[in-house]
Amino acid sequence: MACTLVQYARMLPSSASLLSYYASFSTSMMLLRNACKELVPEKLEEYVLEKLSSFFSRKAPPSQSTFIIDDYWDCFDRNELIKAVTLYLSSKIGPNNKTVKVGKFRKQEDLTTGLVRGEEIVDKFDGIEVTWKLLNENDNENSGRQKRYVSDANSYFELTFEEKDRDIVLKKYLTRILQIHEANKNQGQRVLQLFTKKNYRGSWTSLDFDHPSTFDTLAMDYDLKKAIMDDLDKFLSRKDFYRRVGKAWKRGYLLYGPPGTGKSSLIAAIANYLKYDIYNLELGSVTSDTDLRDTLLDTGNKSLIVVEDIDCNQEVWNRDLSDDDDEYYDDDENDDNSPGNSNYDSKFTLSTLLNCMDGLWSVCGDERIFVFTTNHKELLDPALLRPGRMDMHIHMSYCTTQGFRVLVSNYLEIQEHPLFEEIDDLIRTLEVTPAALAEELMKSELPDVALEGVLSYLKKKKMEKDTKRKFGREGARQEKKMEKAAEKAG
Ligand SMILES: Nc1ncnc2c1ncn2[C@@H]1O[C@H](COP(=O)(O)OP(=O)(O)OP(=O)(O)O)[C@@H](O)[C@H]1O
Ligand SMILES: [Mg+2]
Repeated sequence: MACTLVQYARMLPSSASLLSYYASFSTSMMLLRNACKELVPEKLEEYVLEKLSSFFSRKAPPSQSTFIIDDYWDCFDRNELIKAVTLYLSSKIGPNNKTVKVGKFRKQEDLTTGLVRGEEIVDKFDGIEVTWKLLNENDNENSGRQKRYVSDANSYFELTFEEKDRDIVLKKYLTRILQIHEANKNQGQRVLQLFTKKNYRGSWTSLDFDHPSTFDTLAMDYDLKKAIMDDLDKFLSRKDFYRRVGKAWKRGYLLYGPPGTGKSSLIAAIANYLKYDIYNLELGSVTSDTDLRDTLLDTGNKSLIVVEDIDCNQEVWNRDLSDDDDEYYDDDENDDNSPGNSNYDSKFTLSTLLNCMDGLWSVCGDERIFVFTTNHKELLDPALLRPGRMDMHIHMSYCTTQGFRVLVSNYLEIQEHPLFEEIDDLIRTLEVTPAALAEELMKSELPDVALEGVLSYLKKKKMEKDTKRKFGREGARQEKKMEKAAEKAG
């Protein structure tokens, strides 16, 4: 049934009843407000109001920027910042880090802590806040099977901060971290590293280098020792000079001499003296010219690049030497890569090695010292030996009387002994290595016993030498055989 307008009007409440509804509603609200005031404490009310107003007036979060600090740059150049960051963050680990890597390193008294993958550190600097996170390239793949606690070459740091702080982070904060690292190094806290090739990525892997050899413990003639130390000091102080004359800041030393005369000990002494890391380059493991170049470019500044027994690599031989010189070319049919073998598979060229040492490639790095050792200097290609490549040829000779004094002072802590005169006479006439004498001195801590041992060792050597001179090599060999047979017989 259709409703008329008048019927509708009748159904609406009258204005009097509307007024009475409103009056009763506002009375109820006043009562409720009073009740709330009575029941809810004032502080709580303020808190709720504050929260509500901040919720409704909330702004968009500030936009963030991220820096990635990875181990490698352009495939072969190592990122020095990563080491600085690792050490810096280890000092920032706090109670918020629930899982922490802990270790104790040689030369350090305290335990060292480290970040594990996925953990965060929030750091404050100059009024800004940054967040560090350690991640891994493979984190998104197989994430269910991540080994969080095992560090590997694919880890990197992610540094997040507000975009407006980018300049402070880049120019001040990261620079400060590098400065702290450098300062720690200079305070002698840095443990030297010995780098060897390679991990599966083809890069260097390192371990702490804690060799006790120093110039004080080296048995060498004083003048030679001083000449080497002076040369090192001069090299260190001439950075500007090298730049002015247009030369890469590098130096090369060739250490040559018989086995056991201290070539490796001298390398350790140089590293300790300069506080340089050692890169032990095994040319035998180099697979190509490119591999050699990348390996050398991957070495850090302030380092010794060492190639021990360089004569074991045919690539550096003097081609003018006669091929049938038995003394040098000792064919080993069973070893394809032995230098004397005609099937020797050459892996790199001498010119690449020379180019990395003083050609165009050599300027990609500063403060580097190349050290080559050999028992056969005469085997090496003259191109390798010329000044500028090998600036100083250091002959490590058999032990001299001066060298013996150094050994005695190190091993027995004495400066004088009645047996010295007799021992000196024998040392002057014999070719004995410091290694052999050091071994004799190790046998007792009592000077009389140790020096008696040295004396009888030298007398025996003298007898061998005299027999050899009298009866030739064969006679000496026979005598040795007889000696051994007598020893066996008791
Ligand atoms: N000049 C030296 N001064 C002090 N110790 C020495 C010296 N030469 C050798 N020694 C002792 O002999 C050991 C072996 O010496 P080192 O390895 O330095 O000889 P090397 O010349 O490198 O021998 P190789 O040619 O076989 O590599 C050293 O650990 C050290 O104890
Ligand atoms: Mg050696």
